[in-house]
Parts: sequence; structure tokens; C-alpha cells
Amino acid sequence: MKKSPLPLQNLGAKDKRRKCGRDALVKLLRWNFGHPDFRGNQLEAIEAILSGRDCFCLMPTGGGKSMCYQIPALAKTGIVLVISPLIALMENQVMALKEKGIAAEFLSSTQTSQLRNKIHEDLDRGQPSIRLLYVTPELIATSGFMSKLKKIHGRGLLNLIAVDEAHCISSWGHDFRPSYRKLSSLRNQLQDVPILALTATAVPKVQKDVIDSLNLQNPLVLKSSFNRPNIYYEVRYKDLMDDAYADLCDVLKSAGDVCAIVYCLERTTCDDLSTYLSKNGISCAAYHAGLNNKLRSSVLDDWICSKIQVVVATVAFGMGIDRKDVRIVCHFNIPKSMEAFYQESGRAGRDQLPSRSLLYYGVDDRKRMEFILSIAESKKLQSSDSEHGLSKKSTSDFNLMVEYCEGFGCRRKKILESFGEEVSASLCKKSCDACKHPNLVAKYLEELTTAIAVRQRNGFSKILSSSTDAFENENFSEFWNRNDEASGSEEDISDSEDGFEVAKGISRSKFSKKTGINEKIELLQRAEENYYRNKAHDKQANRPDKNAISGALRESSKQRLLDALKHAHQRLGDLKVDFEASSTILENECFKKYGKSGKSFYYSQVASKVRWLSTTSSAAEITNQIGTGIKSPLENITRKEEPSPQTVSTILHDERKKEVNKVIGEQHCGDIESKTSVKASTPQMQTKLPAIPSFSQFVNSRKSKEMQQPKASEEKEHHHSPNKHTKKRMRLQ
Ligand SMILES: Nc1ncnc2c1ncn2[C@@H]1O[C@H](COP(=O)(O)OP(=O)(O)OP(=O)(O)O)[C@@H](O)[C@H]1O
Ligand SMILES: [Mg+2]
Repeated sequence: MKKSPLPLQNLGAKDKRRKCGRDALVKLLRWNFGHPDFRGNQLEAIEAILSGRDCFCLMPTGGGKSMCYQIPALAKTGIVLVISPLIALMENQVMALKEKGIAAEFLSSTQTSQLRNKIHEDLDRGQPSIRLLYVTPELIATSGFMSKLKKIHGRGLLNLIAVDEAHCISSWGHDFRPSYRKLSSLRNQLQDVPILALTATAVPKVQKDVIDSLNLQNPLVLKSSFNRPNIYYEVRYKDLMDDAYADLCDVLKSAGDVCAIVYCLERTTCDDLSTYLSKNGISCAAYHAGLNNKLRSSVLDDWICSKIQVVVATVAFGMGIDRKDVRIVCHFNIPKSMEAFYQESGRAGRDQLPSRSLLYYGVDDRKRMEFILSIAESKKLQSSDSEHGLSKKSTSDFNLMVEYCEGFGCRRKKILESFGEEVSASLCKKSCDACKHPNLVAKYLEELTTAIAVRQRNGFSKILSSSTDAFENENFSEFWNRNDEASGSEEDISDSEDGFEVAKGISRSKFSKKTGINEKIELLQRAEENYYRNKAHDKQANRPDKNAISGALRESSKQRLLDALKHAHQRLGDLKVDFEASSTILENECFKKYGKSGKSFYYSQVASKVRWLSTTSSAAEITNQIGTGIKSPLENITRKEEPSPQTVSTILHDERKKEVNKVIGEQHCGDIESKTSVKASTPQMQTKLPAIPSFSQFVNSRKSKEMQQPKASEEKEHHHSPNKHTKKRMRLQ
């Protein structure tokens, strides 16, 4: 329904540079959009544009960037040209504006020629009715359309060029689209039209690139914090759970019938997961570029009008899609960069109400992404894009994402710092899992380290690298760009030069298409079980005890202790101990006490030490208990000749290496003990170690822990089943 015009809507050409007062602009906002007032930097951006100034506007996802060009379109007679990367996005916005009675159109090859002609006729009129015209960057690059724009401009009717998702212009941005580069000619072709660049994800380098590429003149640069205080950030570890599908299903069910987006890397995962969730009573559908246009639009429509609540999609879904009440955004596979993650997770809670970002992290997902990126890098190195530094960038971007998942500490801080923001310690207010449940997260990370070590030892990488071939080229082409949205239009987004080629190159499938992550994990587990079965078999054939503690297991325990020490160091501040030496000593103590009792007792003792390191709240406690003996090796090692501290640490390191080398391949537990060269270093150290319980103390303490179950409820609320994790962990051992 058309609304009656407001006074500001029909300012004559002479009034074009006239400043609109704040009150008048607020009136427009209320009248047309029903919002009581401007948010953040909206008003400043609008005023700058209306005064004819270029503007670079950085606002978080869902911050209300569109308003910065929609209000100017209503404040002046004439046209605001909006350049947008996706047809779905344009359609969505145009539809929403039309519903509000605002004359908006988009031009794309998906329209009938009749409709396009109608739009062109309107643009040719002395007084076009269209206020907002959405186009793709490809259309801008055509000479026909540019000459039309020049004519409109010549008639004094082109008020503003808004470049939405402006980070796409920069090869440093995560969504680089070569077609956006074509926009650099705009400034020269349409000289005095103000340009507004809008983005949610520009790191400083990208910002500069955007400003330079669009040739913005003395732009007003408006930046808001990237912080999304209403989003709770959480990571779940696939390697520590039995069934990630079931876990996600539980999460969605326990959240109620809420609106959610689940992002997957591959189309087959979207299909499988969507089927699984549907079978389990969740109203959902898959969305990816492998579906035809009609089906995709119907999924989108159904989701937007709440007919379905959950969309399981590739990254083809969502850029700029505005459903305000998305309560959960889940990444079922690790995204390729922090920028991508931020933008996608930012689709949650656009209504500012509490929402969740949930990332399922799996080590094989990580490896897979590393593999994809490495292929991409080698391709880029051969192409001209290498001059933009894409190759190194994608790896370092991804590493930030890995650190987000595998590192200890506030997730929110990690996100914000990756965008160059300084973050105070109090900012998060326990609105991420690492701040809310630090001990639990520390425990998961520590378990993850073990799981990785064990899996690596069992040929994990080999299995994985062959499974990486399982990609089919259509399966994830939208990972690279979202050109599928353009549906084959040469005037729309058609730059597929990177991803598709890469995908083609790695498309020889050895695994069945249906081989999902869970199957691969199963495979790895079976390999692991076989490994131990073979060991047992070896024993019957006059070889070591099944309970024998292998050198690799000892090495993995040391690694766990080492990591726990490092995490404790990160968490508590300066730990003045030699981490390597301390972990060797701690492990050796466990081995000496429990080596003969068997693997599980030895391992439990290691775990209890790790837990102590992960949960103790004072650095002094750790330094007192283990540090005093180690921080200054000179003081603690009784030797005839006292070497320099550096030599001692080298000795310790070398001894540790020797010990590992000797132990690997040894068959008898007793042999291990007698042959280890740790004798040479450790027993001579007079360190104060945490008290190690006797076997019966240990068993009793376990019993009493089992009886103190209430604590587990906190964990249960956070992660679906700690017992399952434990079960899995034990299996992985
Ligand atoms: N001043 C305002 N007051 C209240 N709501 C607003 C205001 N401005 C915009 N919004 C609403 O905020 C939501 C997000 O707006 P918009 O789509 O423009 O965000 P965005 O910054 O473009 O996000 P994205 O980066 O995801 O594209 C919309 O539903 C919009 O109606
Ligand atoms: Mg937007």
C-alpha cells in the first residue's frame, strides 16, 4: 500500500544539496519503517550523504546499514542506485521496500524482458517513480547501462551510489568478487555523485582497499564496534562426541521451535543433515546451489515467512538476508575465515534479542579445509591473484579460525581482536562458553589434544587426505563464491574463476558420496580398535601385556600435560617453570606409580594431573608444587658437574627425546621402565610434585566423584552429554 507523501519526499532539484534536519529524517524513519529513532551511526551517515559527501560505513551485521541509503532515497527526488552482490539479496530488499509502499526495483536477467523494459521506461521518464534501483556490479560494467546512468545523472536525478557489502571489492576481504573491481570506474564516470560504501566485515587493510578502489574523496569514515553483545558464542567438539547430528538435533529441540540457520561446507551434508533433522521432528529444509532456482526460492520464502524454522545451507544462503528473529546460527563445519564466520554468525539476533552462535569443530573438518585452501593457494600462485597476496592470506585467516576453536580464552575477544579491536576483559560478561564454563572448555580442549594425538598416531592423516578427494565439484562450489545465485546470468555475478576450477581439480571421488564425517570417524575408530586388538594379539604371541603403556601413549600424555601447563600459563599469568621439563617429570611420576597397574590407571592419573592444572585458580599453587624444582634446573639437579641452565634444558629435552625413541618399539612395560633414560635426569630432581594417591585412594576418589554428580548438570546444560564424551575418549585411547 502506498503511503501519502511526506514533505521531504519531493524536494526539487534545486534543493538537492539542502540539509535535511534531524527531525525530518526521524519522521521519515518512523513513517516508512516504524522505527522510533536512528541507531548507531545511521544518522551521521545519512547527513553526510545528503550533504554530498562520500562515506565509508562500517557497522556490524544487522546494524542497519540499509537504512543509510534507504532514508536518503526518500529524502530527495531522484534515484539511489544500490549495488549489491546477490540477486536473492536484491529481491529480498526490494520486496520488503515494496511492502512498505516504497518504489524500489532491481534489474537482473532473472526478470522477464517485459518487466525490465518497464523499469527502463520509468528510468527514462522526466520524473521517474523509482526511488531505489538495485543492480549487480556486472550490470554497471556494461556500456549500455552506464550510458543510461549518465543520462539520469545529467538530468540531476542520481542522488547516491550505495555499494553494499563493499568488502567484496577487496581481494583481502573474505568475499572478494572480481566483478566488484569494475566499480572503480564509477567515480570517474559519475563524478559528483556521492558514494556510500557499506560493510560489516572490513579489517583495516580491507577498509583502505575499499576506499582506494572506489576512489572515495575525503570520505566520512564511520566505524562501529564489531561486538554483537546479544550473541552467545560456543564451540562444540565433534571429536569428543558420539554423534554430532544427534547433538545438534538436541540443541535445536531444546531451544524450542526457534528460527535457525545451519551452515555446512558440502551440499551432501546439507541434504543428509536436513533429512535427519526432519525425521526427528524439526521443521527444516536444505538450501544450496545444487537445487534449482524454484526450489531455492521456495525454501527461502518458506523460511522467511516462518513456514520452516531451520535452513541447512551452504554459504550460498544468507548474505544480507534479513530475518530478524534467527535465534541460532550453527556452523556444522569450520568456516574458512573469521570474517566469514563473523558475517554468517551475525545473522543471528538481528532483533537484538539473545541468540547463539554454535560451531561444531572437528579435526577432520580442519584438515579438509586446510587441504582445500592449500589447493586454492597453489592455484592462486599460478594466477595473477597472487599479486594481491591471496595465498598467504587464506591460510592465516583460517588459522585465526582454528585458534578460535582450539585456543583457550574468550571467544568474543578472539573475534573482535581479529578485526583489530581492543577488547577489555570485562566485555564478554560470560557470554561465550570459554568465559562461562572455563573449566569445562579447558577439559574439552585437553581431551581434544589427546584425541588428535591418538588419531594421528593411527594413520589419521592418510585416511583423511584420501577422503578429501571425496569432494565433488558441484558439491561445494559455493564455498568459493556465491555466483550460483546469479543463475547463469552473464550480467550478474559470474566470476567463478577460482573455486570451481579448484573443485574440479580435486574431484576424483574414492569414497562414496554418502561418506560423511561420522562414517570417517567410525573408520578412524575402527582403525584404532584394530591397532589395540593387534597389540593384544601380539601379546598372546608372546609379546607385551595388553595393558602395556606404549611410548606413543607416554608421548601423548606428556603432550597433554604440556598443553595443560601452557593453558594454565595463559589463564593464570606467568608460570615460572620449564614447561617441557615439568611435563616430562609429571608424566614420569604417573608412569612410575601406575605403569605396572596398567594403562587405564596410568592414564587416569595423567588425566587427574591435567585436570588439576586446568582448574587450579592460582599460579603460585602450580609453581609451588611443580615449579620450584624445575624453574631453575641448576638448583634442582644433583650432578657432579653443574652445567649451564641452557645446557640442562637441552639435556632434559634430549633425554626426553631419547626416552621416547627408546620406548617406541619396546614391548614390555617392565623393559620400558628399566630402559628409559629418564633415570638419567628425572629421579635426580628434587621437585615438589602434587601428591599422588595410592591405588586404593585413587579408586575411592573415583567412587566419591561418581557420587558427587550434581556438578555434571551444569556441564550437561552446556554440552549434551559429558558421559558420552568420556566414553568416546576412553574408546579413543
Ligand atoms: N534505527 C533502527 N531501529 C530499529 N531497527 C532498525 C533500525 N535500522 C534498521 N533496523 C532493522 O535492523 C535490521 C537489520 O538491518 P539491515 O538489513 O539494514 O542490516 P545490515 O547492517 O545491512 O546487516 P547485514 O550486514 O547483515 O547486511 C532490519 O530488520 C532493520 O529493519
Ligand atoms: Mg545489509
